[in-house]
Order: sequence, then structure tokens, then C-alpha cells
Amino acid sequence: MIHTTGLARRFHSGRQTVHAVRGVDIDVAPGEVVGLLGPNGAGKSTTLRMLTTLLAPTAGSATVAGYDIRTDPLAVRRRIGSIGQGNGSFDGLRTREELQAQGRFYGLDRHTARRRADELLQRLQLSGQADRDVAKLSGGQRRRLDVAMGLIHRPPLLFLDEPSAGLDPHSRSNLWEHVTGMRAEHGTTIVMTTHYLEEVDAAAQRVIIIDHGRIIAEGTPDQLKSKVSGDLVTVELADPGDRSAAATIAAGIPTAHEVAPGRDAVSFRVSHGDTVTPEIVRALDAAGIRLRGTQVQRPTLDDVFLSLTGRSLREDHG
Ligand SMILES: Nc1ncnc2c1ncn2[C@@H]1O[C@H](COP(=O)(O)OP(=O)(O)OP(=O)(O)O)[C@@H](O)[C@H]1O
Repeated sequence: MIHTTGLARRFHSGRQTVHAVRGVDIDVAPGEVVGLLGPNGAGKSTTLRMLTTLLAPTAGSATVAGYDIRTDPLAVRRRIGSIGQGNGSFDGLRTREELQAQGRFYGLDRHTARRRADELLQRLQLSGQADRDVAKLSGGQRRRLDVAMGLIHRPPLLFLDEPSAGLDPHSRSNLWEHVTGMRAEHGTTIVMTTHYLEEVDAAAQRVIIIDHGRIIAEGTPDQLKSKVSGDLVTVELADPGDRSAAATIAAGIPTAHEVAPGRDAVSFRVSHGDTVTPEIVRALDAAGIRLRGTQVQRPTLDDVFLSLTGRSLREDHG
């Protein structure tokens, strides 16, 4: 669905050259949901703007939905939906009309455009605004209309650049419900960026981590997390006096590392916490050590970024 080779973009600002994207190779298969993750200024939006034909690359090549972004940008545009940062809607129309006009623009007949517009207005909680002037919508309502505009023609490939920005939690969850529904029903391919790591984690099958205009890692969220030092397993002891004996048993587990006895618990890292937990519970039980509980904490995508770069994504995004 997407194939890029050495895709790059630089900008000249004053005397300086900014290498926003420094040659990325991206392959996305039909039906995949891929998240682009990286700190502010990493090059995510620039990459999406090239793939959606809004910006010409300065080097490299890309085909999107079967067409070359350089030679066939119009063919690309007809096959994609794009919900970008700061998409503007046109003023002067009412909300429903605007959405229907967008559907008609993409070749839907009047009846289908109307039906889908009403469905999206309802899903994105804009039914009450259907007959209001677009110019009179609040910021959040306009944002939801932008989202609806990107979805009306049910594109086989959807780009979402920070789709949740400016949406309240309720609208955000409606948006994701609709997007995942589209994928389940129509096999929509989705490429997204979001600052909400939990959204990438929950929705993306594959994550591409970008930093300083380059891809520094990619894989499923689980693959990426398993490259980090592993899951944190904590066993809580009924008797704090058992902690050194428990720590010795934990240290004996193959692959266990960073064994840390606490006041009334012992924690350690292993690559697969869920499989190791029953093993340590059995070993502690056999040694007569009683437990109050166990916990397995999976690393987050932020831990992954931290281990790759020494910086936290959250430092940028709050
Ligand atoms: N039109 C432009 N002129 C000059 N520099 C630009 C331009 N657009 C982007 N840049 C620079 O290119 C780099 C990458 O920007 P980009 O917007 O792609 O990052 P991003 O990963 O999407 O960040 P964010 O998460 O903040 O949206 C930044 O250093 C940015 O300042």
C-alpha cells in the first residue's frame, strides 16, 4: 500500500538547511495499522505530508496506494483520506452540507453522501450542529468535522496526523471506535501519528520510531518492548524476613536480571514476565516462602524510546 525508498525532505530557512526527513524506507501492507512515533520535530508530519502529496520530497521515491507521489499525485489523493494537523474546513456552508459536498467531491452519489454524512455526524456527536454554519462551530466541533471529512469517502488508505489533538476524551474514543470499525469492516490501511502513546499501543500493529529524520527502530509494540530490558516482575512477600532468600531464588531464574530486593518485595526484570511468574511462585512456594501477591509490568513505548535515545517522549509531550 505504501513503499518508499530513501524518502527525504530538507528545508532552507535563512542560511540554514534543516534535514527534516533524512531518507526513510517504509513499507506498509494493505490492512496494516502503522503508528509513527517520535518527539517533536522528528520528521513525522513532514513524512506524512510527502506521502499525502502535500509536499514534494527533495530525494527518494514513494508509491502510495499504487501511484507515484511525484508523477501521479492526483491519483494518490483520490485513494487516500487525510486528517492532518490544522486541516481547515471552508466557511459559508452548513456542517452537513460541507460534509456532503466533500463526499460528492469524491464521487459519492447524493443519497450515499447524505447517508454517510449523517452517520458520521452522529458518530462524532455533531448531529446537533448539522444545520449550523461551519464558521460558527467551536474549535473542537470543527476538529471533529475535519475528522468526518477525512472519512466520508471510506478511503482504502487513511493518514491520521495527530487525529486526537484538541478532542475531549469522549470524542477521542468515538473517533477510535469509528476508525477501528472502518478497518474491521473495510480493511482500511491506517498510518497515524499521535502523541498519545497509549493510542499507538492499542491501535497500531506496527510502530515505526523516528528521531532526527531517521527510522531508529520498528516492529510490533510487543517486539519493541521486548528489546527493552524486559518486563518488571515484583513478588510481594508475606514476611519481609524472606527477602534475601527470595532474591537468591529470583537471581537463579535464567534471563532474570536487575534483581532488586525491596523492604517487603523483590523485583527483577525478565524478557517474558507472564511465563516466568508461575515459575518463581512455584520455586518460592517450594522454599516455604509465602507471598502476598505478584505483579508484571510491561515496558511502555516510552521506555522503548528512552532505551534507544536516552530521552523520554514525554519530556516533549508532557
Ligand atoms: N516549512 C518548513 N520550513 C523549515 N523547517 C521546517 C518546515 N517544516 C518542518 N520543518 C522542520 O523540520 C523538522 C521536522 O518537522 P516535522 O513537523 O516533520 O516534525 P514532527 O515529528 O511532525 O513534529 P511534531 O510532533 O511537533 O508535529 C523540524 O525541525 C521542523 O522545524
